[in-house]
Amino acid sequence: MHNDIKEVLISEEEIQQKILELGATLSEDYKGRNPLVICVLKGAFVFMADLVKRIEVPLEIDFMAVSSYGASTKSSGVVKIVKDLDVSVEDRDVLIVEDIIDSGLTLSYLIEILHGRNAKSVRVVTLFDKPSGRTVNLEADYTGFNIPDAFIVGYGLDYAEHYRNLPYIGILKPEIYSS
Ligand SMILES: O=P(O)(O)OC[C@H]1O[C@H](OP(=O)(O)OP(=O)(O)O)[C@H](O)[C@@H]1O
Ligand code: HPA
Ligand SMILES: [Mg+2]
Repeated sequence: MHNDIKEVLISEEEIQQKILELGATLSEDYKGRNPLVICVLKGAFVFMADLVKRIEVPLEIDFMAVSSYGASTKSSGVVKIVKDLDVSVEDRDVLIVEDIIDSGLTLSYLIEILHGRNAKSVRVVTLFDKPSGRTVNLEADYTGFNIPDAFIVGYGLDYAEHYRNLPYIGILKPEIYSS
């Protein structure tokens, strides 16, 4: 285990098992369609890579980068598009892939933008959901794990850009935030 981690909250095996289940559900729900699967960078890149391998329908992928946390554990409340999509979402079945929903600000902003661009449908799959963090009313269509009110890192999620490469979800030692 990484030296900065106090506790492993969700193991690599549990994550991979959950992704198999989500992939099976999505394969069923998107049968006969050709969804555009959008990865919300940077955090969702690890989940995206594992998830699309388990979705057994023809699909296309694209990436969008937004940022609201910067080097903090609290959302700034201002969502900024850092990189936009390469393709049009008009008349497409869009599936947004997120690593975590916390305040809900990032997703509510994205969903609004994609509807404004005339997507046929917009659904959200998130691996982690922290309902206690919500400041806007928003639910994912597909959720992997509900997590308690703690700042988590690993499996794509960062603190000040570190720990994204951990294969599990961990909680940092308190002294890491104060140093
Ligand atoms: O529900 P919210 O409160 O909006 O929080 C969730 C968002 O925050 C994180 O991204 P961040 O802005 O830190 O960018 P990153 O993915 O590059 O780390 C995370 O990856 C989600 O996209
Ligand atoms: O718990 C979290 N960890 C990392 N990034 C985040 N962005 C929102 N919530 C979190
Ligand atoms: Mg972040």
